[in-house]
Amino acid sequence: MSAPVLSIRNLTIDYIGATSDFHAVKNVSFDIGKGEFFGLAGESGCGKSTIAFAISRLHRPPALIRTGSQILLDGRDVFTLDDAALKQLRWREVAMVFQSAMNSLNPVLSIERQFYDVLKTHTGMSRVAARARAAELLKLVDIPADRLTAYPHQLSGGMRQRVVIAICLALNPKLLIMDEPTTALDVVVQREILERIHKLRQELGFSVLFITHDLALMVQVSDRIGIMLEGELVEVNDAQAIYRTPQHDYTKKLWASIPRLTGKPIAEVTP
Ligand SMILES: Nc1ncnc2c1ncn2[C@@H]1O[C@H](COP(=O)(O)OP(=O)(O)OP(=O)(O)O)[C@@H](O)[C@H]1O
Repeated sequence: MSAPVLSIRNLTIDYIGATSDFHAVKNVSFDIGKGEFFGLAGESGCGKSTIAFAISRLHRPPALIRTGSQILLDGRDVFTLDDAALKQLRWREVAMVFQSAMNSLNPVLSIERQFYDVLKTHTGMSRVAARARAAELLKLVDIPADRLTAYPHQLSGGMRQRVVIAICLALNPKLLIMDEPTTALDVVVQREILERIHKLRQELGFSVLFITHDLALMVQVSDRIGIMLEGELVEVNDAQAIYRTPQHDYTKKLWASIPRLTGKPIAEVTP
């Protein structure tokens, strides 16, 4: 792998409780290469989102990152950044799309205005230049520029999600984190959006951290996959190896639990 964009070492995160602490992430280490599509899978509550929040330093008490944890983004230590550097980090270096992202658009502002707000705040761009850039970004996600004047409620859920992704790409981030980005959408729209992202990262060169519990979907879009179990990263391998020759018992169990239309679990079906 070329120099990694993201390098996580010994990441340990606890949620501090009144009587005891909950160990959400336990000594996790992995890298994501430039342009790589990396999937993080595992059942609900295994710590995936906690890792995503730590990368953008969005975690808040009671989350506590333990000493010895390190996250390097393009070689810079995320945990030592001051407020100004942190502002740079968010959007410009790392952008995040959440599960409910399509509902994160402001309902009373036009799509154009929402692009303008981000571009003006982070780059001081003029309204005219922002309009041109917004049209270009919408095109990337297959939305015609005439939708710039629309309000969120005038767009379908899939379109709103694509608008959010386009806004996330506005400042050319090095890493796009997608935490269950398409779970609320139907499977066809889900697939279209992921295929678009897959192509875009090849064209634009950003890396992706894709989080989901849908392992079958993940294998189709990821280069490598990490499997998490109760806060630990138990297996990391090429997507095809995770599919064809899973090593860890838990990965095998995950596959065995996925039903197929044929009635056989996915692990018994030749792709
Ligand atoms: N603010 C909090 N206080 C206490 N415990 C928390 C807090 N946030 C998360 N947790 C716990 O930490 C664990 C990891 O949560 P996290 O959201 O990272 O899991 P996840 O793998 O992303 O799950 P999901 O797929 O359901 O989003 C869970 O058991 C959760 O209950």
